[in-house]
Amino acid sequence: MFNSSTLSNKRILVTGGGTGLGKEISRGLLASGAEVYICGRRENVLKTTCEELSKDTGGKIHYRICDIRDPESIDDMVESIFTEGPLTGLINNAAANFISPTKDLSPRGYQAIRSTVMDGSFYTVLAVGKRWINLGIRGSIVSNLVTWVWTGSAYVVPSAMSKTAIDSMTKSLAVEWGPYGIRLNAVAPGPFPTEGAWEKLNPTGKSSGATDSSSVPMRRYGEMPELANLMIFLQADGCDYLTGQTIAIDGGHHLAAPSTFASLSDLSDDDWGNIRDNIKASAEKEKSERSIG
Ligand SMILES: CCCCCCCCCCC/C=C/C(=O)SCCNC(=O)CCNC(=O)[C@H](O)C(C)(C)COP(=O)(O)OP(=O)(O)OC[C@H]1O[C@@H](n2cnc3c(N)ncnc32)[C@H](O)[C@@H]1OP(=O)(O)O
Ligand SMILES: NC(=O)C1=CN([C@@H]2O[C@H](COP(=O)(O)OP(=O)(O)OC[C@H]3O[C@@H](n4cnc5c(N)ncnc54)[C@H](OP(=O)(O)O)[C@@H]3O)[C@@H](O)[C@H]2O)C=CC1
Repeated sequence: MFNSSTLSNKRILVTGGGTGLGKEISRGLLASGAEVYICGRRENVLKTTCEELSKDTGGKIHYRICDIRDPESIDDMVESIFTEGPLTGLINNAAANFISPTKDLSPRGYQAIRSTVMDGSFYTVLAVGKRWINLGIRGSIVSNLVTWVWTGSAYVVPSAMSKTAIDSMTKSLAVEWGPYGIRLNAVAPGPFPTEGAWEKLNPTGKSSGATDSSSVPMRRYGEMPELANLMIFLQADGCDYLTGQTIAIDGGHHLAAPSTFASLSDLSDDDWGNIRDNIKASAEKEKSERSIG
């Protein structure tokens, strides 16, 4: 669909690029000629991904350890990248999530999601955008959202709220920063299986009809190159008049089965206890590998 020079001269930061969708998006950007920076909190994960993607694509990829819940950590990262040369693009992809009945969420549980998805995405946009404005440079920002920005979603309320806030930021800043040549768009993927999302959103295997791909009109999950291609398009030159849009890439899922987790209202308290234990085990394993945060 694209060639190895579609993104030549582009320098793009992908937050959360060490795993899952961020890693596969980075693979696509590199194969299209971009230089890529990825960030996250686990140095071993970032280093391994850089080695793998560099070997597979021959592209230039670097990592930074950063906790996007901390605005100072983001500013230090973005400053160190700009010292090597200005970015041309940002993909806001890092996120946190888990399913839980909303009545069982503590303030810290809510904050764990909001501070990553809403605050972290905003701080990153601000750190990059203000440098572009000061330097008089154009740029493209793409946020990885979810179709819940249109439908809402039970049992993942802090995520649905925070992603919706970033949808609003996308529209708002498309107007405010349009005069600087800065574009803001977003994508809203349907189900693309990743270890990170499935461990937090489908920890029992019986938790959601959404895990059954028959609820997707195209009768399958998304494939990574499909999402990567959309990101390449949004980071490439040639369609610069496109801004302020959130584009669904979900095989029609949200039109046919809009309330992803509605069936969870059949679960018992015991089921929820088991789900919480499984999610915590996944989170603890990841936490033990963190270099920051
Ligand atoms: C499979 C279904 C198919 C659906 C198809 C629809 C399409 C899919 C749409 C997907 C959309 C979005 C997906 C994602 O964003 S997936 C990203 C998943 N990846 C991650 O979450 C990685 C980052 N995760 C983390 O950092 C951690 O997991 C965590 C979010 C928990 C944050 O870690 P932190 O170190 O800050 O947190 P603590 O462990 O200290 O906990 C903080 C408080 O949160 C409470 N908590 C934790 N887990 C639960 C739970 N399961 N239920 C309720 N509360 C929970 C914890 O108790 C702490 O609060 P207290 O101190 O008050 O106890
Ligand atoms: N998979 C799917 O079906 C869908 C996913 N999405 C979106 O795609 C994106 C990626 O999800 P996915 O790949 O599935 O999940 P992953 O769990 O694999 O990705 C999350 C990434 O974010 C990073 N991250 C989390 N918190 C922080 C933090 N505080 N600071 C820096 N980095 C952080 C993690 O790295 P580390 O832990 O090392 O910090 C990890 O690399 C998310 O925005 C998600 O909402 C949207 C719709 C569907």
